[in-house]
Amino acid sequence: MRIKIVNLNKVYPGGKKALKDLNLEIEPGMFGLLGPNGAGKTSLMRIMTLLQSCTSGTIYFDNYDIAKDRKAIRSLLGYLPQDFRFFEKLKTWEFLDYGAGLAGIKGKQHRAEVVDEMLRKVGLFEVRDRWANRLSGGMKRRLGIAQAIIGNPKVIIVDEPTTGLDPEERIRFRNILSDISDKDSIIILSTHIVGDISSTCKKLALLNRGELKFEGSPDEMIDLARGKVWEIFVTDMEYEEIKDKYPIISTIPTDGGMEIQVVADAIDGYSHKAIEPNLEHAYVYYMDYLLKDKMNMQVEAIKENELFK
Ligand SMILES: Nc1ncnc2c1ncn2[C@@H]1O[C@H](COP(=O)(O)OP(=O)(O)OP(=O)(O)O)[C@@H](O)[C@H]1O
Repeated sequence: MRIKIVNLNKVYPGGKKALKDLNLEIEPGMFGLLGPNGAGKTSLMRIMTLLQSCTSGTIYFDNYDIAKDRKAIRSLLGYLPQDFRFFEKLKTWEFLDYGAGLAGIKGKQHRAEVVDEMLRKVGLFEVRDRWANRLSGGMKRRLGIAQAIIGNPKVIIVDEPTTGLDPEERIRFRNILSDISDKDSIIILSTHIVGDISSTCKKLALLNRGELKFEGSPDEMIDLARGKVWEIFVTDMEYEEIKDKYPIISTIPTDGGMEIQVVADAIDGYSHKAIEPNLEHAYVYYMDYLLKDKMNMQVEAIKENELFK
């Protein structure tokens, strides 16, 4: 399975451009879609899952085109939306049985076996008779992923799955995703939580304001931030000054001051040393760099306007 996004645009009524000429190829494996709030991730997921239309461009799932082959594409897809909700008055197993039916799994006995196997896989077998809407937040999310993956879809799309989960549930959720990833299927994980991607995805794309800003492996993204992440020792007074100068990633109080991590092209003054970046550092560096880029563009636009006065 391969997904090819070609010149994709989404303009909402009222003129908001949520996706701008997006081109992207996604290969089998776990793929991370990273971006801040409003980047366009949900719009892209909803277009991919045929829940909303695009304004122009298209997406291919192998040779199937979202504009023409909707039925075939629907049968390839499993989706866990951001605002996943449960039907009232269904037990955990009933809910999944319903999902299995929608996924085309036929025969009551066979379906019951598939459902039980899936409940075991996501650690919900013990609570199979509990009302689904009474499960804990983490359990609900696991039931959500279970309904998305039942029937072995070739493309699994998961939107912001770990928001609000405690660290243990987050790790559990990631492990479920890693376990189901096989060599031909694609799992797309949309998130603004960098940690979800660094530990699971081979490739990622970074969206910002509807535009693709980076595409590659987590290591390639980290390379961009090499030599741009610094540890600085500052006094309390210096801290006040420095927090307006550089994006701060972490702060640890120490004797007589603070040890802080910042991203910047260079540090002027202070007691500092470069440190090895991780993906979170790279993300902050990249977003800050994009922001500056935008500010420079605004400054240039203002200058141009002044020229025409
Ligand atoms: N139905 C809509 N009508 C108008 N504008 C919309 C609509 N849905 C989304 N938008 C706008 O399109 C942009 C992209 O939104 P989208 O939800 O795709 O981003 P996102 O990356 O998923 O962000 P979040 O993490 O906040 O959900 C935002 O500016 C949003 O306000």
